[in-house]
Amino acid sequence: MIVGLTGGIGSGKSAAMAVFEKLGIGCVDADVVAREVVEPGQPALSAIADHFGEDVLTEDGLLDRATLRHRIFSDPDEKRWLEGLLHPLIRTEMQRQLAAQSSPYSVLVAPLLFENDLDRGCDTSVLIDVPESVQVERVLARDGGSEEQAWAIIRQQMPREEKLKRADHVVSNMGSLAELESQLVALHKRFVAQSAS
Ligand SMILES: CC(C)(COP(=O)(O)OP(=O)(O)OC[C@H]1O[C@@H](n2cnc3c(N)ncnc32)[C@H](O)[C@@H]1O)[C@@H](O)C(=O)NCCC(=O)NCCS
Ligand SMILES: Nc1ncnc2c1ncn2[C@@H]1O[C@H](COP(=O)(O)OP(=O)(O)OP(=O)(O)O)[C@@H](O)[C@H]1O
Repeated sequence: MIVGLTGGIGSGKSAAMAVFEKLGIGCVDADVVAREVVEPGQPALSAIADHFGEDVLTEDGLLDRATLRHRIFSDPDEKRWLEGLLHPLIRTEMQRQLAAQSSPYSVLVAPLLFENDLDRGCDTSVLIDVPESVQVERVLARDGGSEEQAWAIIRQQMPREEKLKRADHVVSNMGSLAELESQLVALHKRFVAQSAS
């Protein structure tokens, strides 16, 4: 059984994943896999450098994530190009990692779960939900950067209302981290029961 966990940038997906991991549930994180497929030596990194130029590499030959972030979120064609390259690689690697899990159910954490129809391959979906203004506040507190860029990224994700309609379970993350945890523990109990039936 696979549970798809999603939410926009800064909604609290990583915080939620930490709760599932503490409960012993195997988790696969799309953002982590997205980093693995562009590690030095991976063909995708050379393809990105060929396409965008050496500016997107650091002196050590790593991907300069801030530069690439700036390029793709200000240019829809460049974003589409990057997604065309990375999404098939990310999907294959996520499937491989999910197949290796042995907990009663596993969790696939993906910011673009609905945008990319990844929920079709899951048994159920959970949305970590906060208003967009809170997403911006938390992203700025965590990463710094500009408020304008945080809004630009949010505008390029599925609108909150659509995600609320599409999710099987909605978990509000407006309260404390302890409140987030207690809602997720309740869901966990349901998932364990479901996976055994
Ligand atoms: C542009 C990159 C290098 C910026 O890296 P950075 O370290 O700043 O951000 P990180 O990867 O941690 O992503 C942070 C958040 O940005 C948002 N985000 C990332 N990529 C996208 C995208 N293509 N569309 C919409 N939102 C996105 C997500 O909410 C994600 O959780 C990176 O996000 C990337 O490689 N994106 C393309 C791959 C992708 O679509 N990843 C999303 C998971 S499948
Ligand atoms: N309930 C909460 N109360 C206060 N701060 C929170 C809460 N939940 C998460 N945060 C903080 O908000 C920030 C964003 O949370 P988190 O990193 O889990 O989001 P995310 O959805 O994984 O983000 P991204 O899409 O950028 O990867 C973090 O700094 C986190 O510590």
